[in-house]
Amino acid sequence: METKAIEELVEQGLYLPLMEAFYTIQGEGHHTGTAAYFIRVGGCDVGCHWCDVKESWNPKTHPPTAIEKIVKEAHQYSDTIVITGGEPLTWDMHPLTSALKQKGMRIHIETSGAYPMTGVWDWICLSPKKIKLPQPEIYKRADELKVVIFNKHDFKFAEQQAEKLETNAILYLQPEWSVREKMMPLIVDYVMKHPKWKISLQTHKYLRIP
Ligand SMILES: C[S@@+](CC[C@H](N)C(=O)[O-])C[C@H]1O[C@@H](n2cnc3c(N)ncnc32)[C@H](O)[C@@H]1O
Ligand SMILES: Nc1nc2[nH]cc(C(=O)O)c2c(=O)[nH]1
Ligand code: SF4
Ligand SMILES: [Mg+2]
Repeated sequence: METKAIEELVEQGLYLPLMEAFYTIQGEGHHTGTAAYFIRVGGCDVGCHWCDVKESWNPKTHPPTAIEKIVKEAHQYSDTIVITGGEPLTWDMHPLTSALKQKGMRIHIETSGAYPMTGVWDWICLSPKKIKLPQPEIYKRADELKVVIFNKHDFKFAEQQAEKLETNAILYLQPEWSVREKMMPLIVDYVMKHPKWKISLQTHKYLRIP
């Protein structure tokens, strides 16, 4: 197909720049420990300096892939799907999520919420970022709020974000991986003082699985 035609299909969400897809165990947040098939869509311009998948940022480095192909593959592994990235909401998520839904799958998203919500979701994990704040509508939809704690100022940011929620989202603080040793004692102390928060760890990294 011509580049122009593919670009148009990506524009419509019928093709997506696919970085990788893999069957693993959800490592973070509320569904930690649950087997799930991850679809990692390329493209993100939020720019978190500590992002653990910077290779995902440039969509041009990931092959535009037909959603039918993504869905067919996913269906062979699991009925619980996690769509992540990159920032999945960079793209129109309606075509992919409706196709997955038609096969009866449960669909979760990992998102910064920085772009408008598209798609049908069974579980929305909102991980807001200071440098590109979530779009207001996602605070009405989030099932969990997962704030990455890189330094002590991030506790304040976490509280500000929790205040914006219009759902009973479950609240998590997750240590930024490279500073986990330093920040964990502060997070433990914070959660004991403010027990509406729970700790989320990137357990897949401890387990050395994808
Ligand atoms: C790589 S992001 C992709 C999805 C989306 N762009 C987002 O940020 O939510 C997946 C999750 O990993 C978290 N994350 C990314 N880098 C991290 C790091 N170095 N330490 C801890 N969590 C991290 C993000 O906050 C997000 O909750
Ligand atoms: N096992 C596993 N769990 C995850 N939860 C969120 C992830 C992500 O990168 O979005 C992730 C990931 O990359 N691997
Ligand atoms: S929003 Fe997500 S993918 Fe984008 S830079 Fe931040 S952590 Fe990485
Ligand atoms: Mg990850």
